[in-house]
Amino acid sequence: MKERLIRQRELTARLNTYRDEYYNQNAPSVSDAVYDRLFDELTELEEETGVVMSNSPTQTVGYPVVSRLPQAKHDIPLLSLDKTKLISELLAFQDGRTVDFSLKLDGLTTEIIYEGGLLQRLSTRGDGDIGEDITHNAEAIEGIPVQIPYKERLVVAGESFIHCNDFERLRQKLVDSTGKPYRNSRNLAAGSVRAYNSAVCAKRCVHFLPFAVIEGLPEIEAETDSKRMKLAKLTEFGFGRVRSIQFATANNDMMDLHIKVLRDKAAEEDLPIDGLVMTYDSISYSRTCGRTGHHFKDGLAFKFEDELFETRLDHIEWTPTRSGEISPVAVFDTVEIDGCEVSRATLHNLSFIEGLELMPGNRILVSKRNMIIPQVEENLDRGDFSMEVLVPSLCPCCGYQTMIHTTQKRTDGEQKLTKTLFCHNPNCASQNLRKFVHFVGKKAMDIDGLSEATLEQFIARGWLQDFTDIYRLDNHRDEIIRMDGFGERSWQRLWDAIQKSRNTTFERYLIAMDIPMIGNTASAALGRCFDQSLRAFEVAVDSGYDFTQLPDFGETLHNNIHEWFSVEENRILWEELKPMVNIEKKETAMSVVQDNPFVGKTLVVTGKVEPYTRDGINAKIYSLGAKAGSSVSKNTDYLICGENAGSKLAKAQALGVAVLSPAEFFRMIGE
Ligand SMILES: NC(=O)c1ccc[n+]([C@@H]2O[C@H](COP(=O)([O-])OP(=O)(O)OC[C@H]3O[C@@H](n4cnc5c(N)ncnc54)[C@H](O)[C@@H]3O)[C@@H](O)[C@H]2O)c1
Ligand SMILES: [Zn+2]
Repeated sequence: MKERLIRQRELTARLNTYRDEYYNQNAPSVSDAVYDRLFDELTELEEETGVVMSNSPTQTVGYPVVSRLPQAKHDIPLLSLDKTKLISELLAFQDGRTVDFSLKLDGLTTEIIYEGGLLQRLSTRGDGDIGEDITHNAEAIEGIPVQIPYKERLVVAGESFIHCNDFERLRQKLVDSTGKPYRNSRNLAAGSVRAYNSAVCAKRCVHFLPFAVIEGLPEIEAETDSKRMKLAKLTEFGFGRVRSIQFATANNDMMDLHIKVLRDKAAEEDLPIDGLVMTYDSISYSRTCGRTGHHFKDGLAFKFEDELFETRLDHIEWTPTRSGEISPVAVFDTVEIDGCEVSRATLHNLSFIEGLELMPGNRILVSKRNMIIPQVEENLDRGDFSMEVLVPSLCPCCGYQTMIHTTQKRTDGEQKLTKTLFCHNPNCASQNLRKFVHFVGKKAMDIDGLSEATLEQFIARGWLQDFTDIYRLDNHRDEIIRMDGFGERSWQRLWDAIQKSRNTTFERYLIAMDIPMIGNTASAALGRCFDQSLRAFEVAVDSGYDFTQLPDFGETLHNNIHEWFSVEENRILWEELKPMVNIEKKETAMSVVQDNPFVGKTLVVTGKVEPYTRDGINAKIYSLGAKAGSSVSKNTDYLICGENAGSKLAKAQALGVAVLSPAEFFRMIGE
């Protein structure tokens, strides 16, 4: 209990700081997704402990205003909206009633008061009760009539925002209060409508669209009891309209469709949105719904899952890997995601690129899945795709003819074809260099001082044909000492490191051989099975040992080992290198790796995570110093979601638990 209260206090303080940065300074230091996650955590804690602090952000909206602008008190408070990310919750909210489902514009809540047909006051929401008077900017914001044909008191609430295109253009030349480019159009809109000088505001292309009539138009209310009809009436006064769809029945599929239609509309009209809003159309029913300190209960915001960032694909980089596969990487105009500048993302393989119809120059949407790995999610300019134009016919490294391989994979009983690009030149310089980089790497022979750049130079001079040449580099000692950036001392250091690497382990030796899929885990299992003896392992291979009898060793791994040893070149390397090294025997007890992001965390696995069995992957999790849980709860830190995932995925999403694909998980532990 005490711990939870401490966390609660900490969250309250943190969220309030973020709110101040966001609402008063227009310069948030964390992303909305991060803010929302912490907000949800606090809400849950408050429910559990039954304790709510007076300054809790769940009880109030916005943040007390601190500005030189005059204050503006709202007779009827302007509140926020309850939020969900789940369609099921939208359906539960709708529950057979007529609702309006509209774009949630990402800008600043703005209230306008008219009396006698004239605009009296324009103000911001502030903390819901007291906002800032920004009447001086009324004429600098597009879409706000200053005179209307309606003579009674009218109070309209709506959003002041900046179109995406305008924002892109403006952000090139403007910086926020911390001196950095604006993160999103909301922050710029907020800064602009609160500018002291209306000439400044006028240059920012701010637009206003109404989403609610707070006071006035009682005759329409009496006649139709409809929020939508009231909003429609505003168009006769010169206001624009937020896109919305009205319906009274819905199911999952229909909701999917509505969401898609609205999102497409927003994209088409270049509107910045951060979700959609569902609200009961009936005014009388809405009144019975009540409110909290934070929101009225007649509406619900649907926030989109992942934050997506629009950018432009500049080109695709093709890099041969040590296996000969040429892996594509998207290089795009830099976007800032959660404080990181991102300009590259893997495109996996040709099928992935084909699926997105990616061509250089296309506008793309990029996300950081689970805040970790950048991912190209969508192409906004499909239609001009051409595999022939896009894919290099010659290896960018060696000029050898490339080849496209098609492999079949079964998922959910469906055959999936995956196309990958290959360079089959065994002497491809890039592949060769990468093999050396792998060989000297930390997990393999661990030779300090042989950086990629150094290796490249040694290879270019012909000193390194195969790995064993590393242990003969002293033949070139004099030349190396004379090289730029080298000298007696650095040569000695390098040579010492090379000598040191001769004392190695069974696992390192095996990893250095680069047998496909043999990394930390598999080599450790083999080490245990063959008592750290290279000789014993080799004898087993020669006698056709069935490796599938080892825990977590499948058909593929078994074949990889036998295939590797059947290649003469590999066999020669294995034999030549063996006498050059000394294999240390080591304890066979499972060692816990301390240096990974999962230490102390709880991980749950669902679906199939190749090549592991469930027990195997759980053992792996324990070996990381983490805990393997069996079901998803709010104590779960990560869900590793393999193929054929079940209900755990939905549960994790509902609880906001970070979800990792097996590939992401392995990458994070460096496999
Ligand atoms: N990054 C940060 O540090 C930070 C800090 C504070 C808040 N935030 C963000 O702001 C959110 C909270 O802000 P909020 O309280 O303004 O809530 P909100 O922006 O999530 O939703 C409520 C607002 O949506 C707007 N809206 C737009 N279109 C609408 C429509 N069609 N109908 C009704 N309302 C519509 C209204 O102005 C309303 O006030 C958080 O969820 C978070 O995403 C971020
Ligand atoms: Zn090549």
